[in-house]
Amino acid sequence: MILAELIKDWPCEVQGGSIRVEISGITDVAEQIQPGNIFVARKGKQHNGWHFVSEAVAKGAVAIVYDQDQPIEHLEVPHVWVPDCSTFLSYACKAVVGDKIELLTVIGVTGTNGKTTVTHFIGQILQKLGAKVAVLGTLGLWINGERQDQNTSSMTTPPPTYLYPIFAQCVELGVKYIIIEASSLGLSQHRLDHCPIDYGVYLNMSRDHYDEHGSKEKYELAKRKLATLANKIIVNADDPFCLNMKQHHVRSFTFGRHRTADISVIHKEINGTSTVLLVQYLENPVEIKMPFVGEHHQQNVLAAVATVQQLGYPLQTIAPSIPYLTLPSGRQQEVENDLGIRIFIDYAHTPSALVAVLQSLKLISKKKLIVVFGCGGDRDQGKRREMGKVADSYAHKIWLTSDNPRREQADMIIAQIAQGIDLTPYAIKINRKQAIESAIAEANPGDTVLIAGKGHETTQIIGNEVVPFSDYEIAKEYIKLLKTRLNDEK
Ligand SMILES: CC(=O)N[C@H]1[C@@H](OP(=O)(O)OP(=O)(O)OC[C@H]2O[C@@H](n3ccc(=O)[nH]c3=O)[C@H](O)[C@@H]2O)O[C@H](CO)[C@@H](O)[C@@H]1O[C@H](C)C(=O)N[C@@H](C)C(=O)N[C@H](CCC(=O)O)C(=O)O
Ligand SMILES: Nc1ncnc2c1ncn2[C@@H]1O[C@H](COP(=O)(O)OP(=O)(O)OP(=O)(O)O)[C@@H](O)[C@H]1O
Ligand SMILES: N[C@H](CCC[C@H](N)C(=O)O)C(=O)O
Repeated sequence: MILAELIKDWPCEVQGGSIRVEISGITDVAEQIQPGNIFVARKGKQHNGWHFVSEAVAKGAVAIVYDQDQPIEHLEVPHVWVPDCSTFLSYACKAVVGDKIELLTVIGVTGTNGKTTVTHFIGQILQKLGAKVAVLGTLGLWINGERQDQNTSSMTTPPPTYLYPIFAQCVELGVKYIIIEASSLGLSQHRLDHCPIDYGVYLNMSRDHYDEHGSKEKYELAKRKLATLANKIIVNADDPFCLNMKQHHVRSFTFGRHRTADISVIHKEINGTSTVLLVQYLENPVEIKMPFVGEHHQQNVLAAVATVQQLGYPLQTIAPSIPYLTLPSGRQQEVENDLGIRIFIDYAHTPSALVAVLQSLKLISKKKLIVVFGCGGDRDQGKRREMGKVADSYAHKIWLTSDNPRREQADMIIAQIAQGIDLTPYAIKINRKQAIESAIAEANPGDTVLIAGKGHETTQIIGNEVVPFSDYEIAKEYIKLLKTRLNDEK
């Protein structure tokens, strides 16, 4: 493709060089420039891309795109002014890969909690139904249940520079469905602006990322954007914000606990560790057996069932795959042991997620419920006290510790969480490994220990340092140690 072709349908002003130059790709990250690429000099919160123009040109950039007032006399390559770099980036990344991506059916899932789980549930069901399917989000790119290591970004919703090459790769591999997580920041930062989303799924809405967006209203506005991008929306009728999204789209479908939803639960029974739901669409009730107990699991399963039903599969066909659903890594993941203590790792890092997982564990917990958690630094501060309150309401003992403090002081974050704790005894151990070990050491047979906030993560971010860290491995190693000690004492 030549530059002229790329920019002919986009508002812009070009100066210098030739617009007939052949282009090989596009990026806004100077160090990723390959010869023949366009560099989009985007101004962000931390850096101004314009400062990396010389680096980009030295690496072989054949054109620069910008949206700021900048001195441009010394640029030897064409420089293209556009009204907004981020939207151009999204438009251009899609244009570079071409129309072939229209072959994919794209499903975008948004919500404060449960995006990863629901995208993977949809993927697992479709795979069981024989379809070739990709899932993209916090846990990276998965094709037919296999993790792909190449071309992935560390973000939940990848920037367009990653997204469209992944779409192209999926088309080449014969993938039919791609299910992607649409994070609020991904939506507000235009990462999905030109994405051909067939179905947008609205799961739930509660507090998160208010500081990063600037306000609750801006967070909600970002989430609303998915409806403007999707051909049809599938909404959780039990959540007022999601239900309200129906007013913003001419094509919608609902799922929920009550008969007013298009797909609804008309009967429910809990059998030990599984739940049997009688689910109805039109006049035909179908029994589905999910291998979990807890309201949030039910919400996630229903969302996945409703989505696959909307793709054209009847409920009767979907039902046999539900008992085989598995939670993604780090979501209520049990650390097996023979100490008589049930230990779970979970990714709850918002107040409503903590409520969900603690309620779910209460249903299976025999004696005391002990929770270990902290909150991430450089993230919404208001959720910290709220999470303290939640732990106070559900747990018998709380261990406050570090999550990913990033550039904040861990003890200050912990103090903010502690403001929400009133009656429940709590202890502070800033070192997360020590906190996990202390909680397990203190637990008695019959107790349940929840280690929340970091789930599948394999690193801890302290200041600018990223160190290896896994809640699961730490718990597993400590259990081994306790076992050896017990054997030695015998
Ligand atoms: C707040 C936020 O989302 N920031 C993202 C954003 O940063 P930014 O716009 O401020 O960019 P910047 O760092 O100032 O850089 C400006 C420009 O200069 C360029 N640059 C910068 C430095 C350099 O050496 N060379 C260079 O070319 C950058 O590539 C960029 O084009 O754009 C950057 C480039 O794409 C992202 O790396 C960065 O994500 C940061 C690291 C991040 O942590 N984001 C998280 C909060 C996030 O988006 N999370 C959501 C999930 C949330 C959820 O699940 O609830 C996600 O979708 O991942
Ligand atoms: N439907 C739900 N309602 C409330 N909480 C939920 C729901 N589903 C999952 N959770 C909680 O949220 C945690 C994170 O789940 P998941 O990773 O699926 O969400 P997410 O929206 O992808 O999160 P993030 O985007 O922040 O990575 C789970 O470990 C669980 O504690
Ligand atoms: N997608 C979320 C993940 C938070 C996970 C938690 N461990 C933290 O670091 O705050 C975010 O980037 O805000």
